[in-house]
Amino acid sequence: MADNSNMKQPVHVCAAVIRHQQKILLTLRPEDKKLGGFWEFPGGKIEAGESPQYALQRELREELDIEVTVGALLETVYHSYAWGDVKILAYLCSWKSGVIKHLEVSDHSWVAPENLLDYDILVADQPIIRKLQETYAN
Ligand SMILES: Nc1nc2c([nH]c(=O)n2[C@@H]2O[C@H](COP(=O)(O)OP(=O)(O)OP(=O)(O)O)[C@@H](O)[C@H]2O)c(=O)[nH]1
Repeated sequence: MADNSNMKQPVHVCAAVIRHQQKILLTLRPEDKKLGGFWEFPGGKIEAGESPQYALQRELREELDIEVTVGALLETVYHSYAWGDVKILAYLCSWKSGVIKHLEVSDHSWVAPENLLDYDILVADQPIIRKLQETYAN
């Protein structure tokens, strides 16, 4: 039998692409977190037994105190960081209710698709940004 003992599952991550008035929400990772100081799409690790949609709604409540409706899957990204692999599921979401609070983020910004590359966004998110620019840029 093949020895798969050195093959580790990627960390499963959900990310929300929230569009509001033609802009997309980015959040800033706190300095004390892994890859702190980079911008990202809000979200986080999917916990055992959670659907990606449920995990996204939980993460957005925990990080920003907002409620979202989770729509279609926009992009799936596999990326290897020095510390391990991630599989990111990025969903289109709409903002349902709540006012953004910085509960677990350092900052947030609403960004037009054509300006996304002005931000230091986590490298794994490049395919998501390309997809957004193809789909929505003027
Ligand atoms: N939320 C989010 N995570 C991303 C994105 N791109 C990306 O590479 N990641 C990576 O996916 C992982 C998500 O973990 P996280 O640290 O945000 O999740 P979490 O809030 O559940 O973490 P914790 O509770 O363990 O601190 C991080 O390693 C992060 O670097 C993105 O756009 N959004």
